Amino acid sequence: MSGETPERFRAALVQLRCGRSIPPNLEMAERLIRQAADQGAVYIQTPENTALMELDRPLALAQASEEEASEAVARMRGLAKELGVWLHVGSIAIKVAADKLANRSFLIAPSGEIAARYDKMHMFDVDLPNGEVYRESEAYRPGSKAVLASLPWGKLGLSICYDLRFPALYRALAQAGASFLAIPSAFTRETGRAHWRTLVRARAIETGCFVFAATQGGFHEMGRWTYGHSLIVSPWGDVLAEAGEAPQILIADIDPSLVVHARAAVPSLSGGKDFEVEIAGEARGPADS
Ligand SMILES: O=C(O)CNC(=O)[C@H](CS)NC(=O)CCC(=O)C(=O)O
Repeated sequence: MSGETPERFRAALVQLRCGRSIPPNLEMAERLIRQAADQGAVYIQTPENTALMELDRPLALAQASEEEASEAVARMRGLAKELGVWLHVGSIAIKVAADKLANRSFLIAPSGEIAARYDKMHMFDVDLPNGEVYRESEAYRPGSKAVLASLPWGKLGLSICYDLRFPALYRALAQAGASFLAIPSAFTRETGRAHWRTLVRARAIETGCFVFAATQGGFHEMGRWTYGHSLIVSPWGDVLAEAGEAPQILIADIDPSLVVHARAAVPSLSGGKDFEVEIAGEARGPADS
């Protein structure tokens, strides 16, 4: 980064459709990561569950052992070093206790070193209108801290999927210095159709950050639909690139100066206050004014 204004750089998202077996998932990820690097991307992000998409928790626990998970991490570290890119693995399930996983994101530097780790903090425990039920907290242990990492072009706030619905996290990351927000995801098709694009654009607009959100998309072998629609959004809220539902890469050239311009135009990130909410009394009828 020369001088004051950080240089422009090319970012890429890798959209996947992962299944129940780790090796083919990593093959798909590696193929698309190489494609992105061949097209000049120097920051490449993969989605949540890059190594394994599985709802059968015992199987997930068995397969996501430190050994297999660490093989996956080692493979991604080697790839980042070989290609000389910043490789952001959206998440890999890591066994952190006999009966618990962490939904962990890895930011890997071009040296192959792990520059940052982040454990998803908000657990997706929901009952959707279409009957889908998720209880992420049954198998995953939530993280306890927000993480801000350094890229050559500015700071990157880390998050995963369901975290997206908690705006205070992103405001805190932006106020701590983030110019970029990572939201690798595996949004359900049901909620993706209803909320995904609106929420991702909102996080970009309200923080004046670029948002990089690589996703899982399509029908997965364990019988789950995810929404796809990976997104790269500018600090002004413009969608710079949007995927469909199939595995693919998205590419966008990023001008970090747009962060400063967006925040100068609308300084809402530095404004605002804490609120004390007064509960209004019950209306007592027309006599009262
Ligand atoms: O299941 C796994 O293997 C790992 N975890 C996930 O894929 C998680 C929990 S099921 N998915 C989400 O958080 C979707 C959030 C979402 O769709 C929303 O917020 O609307």
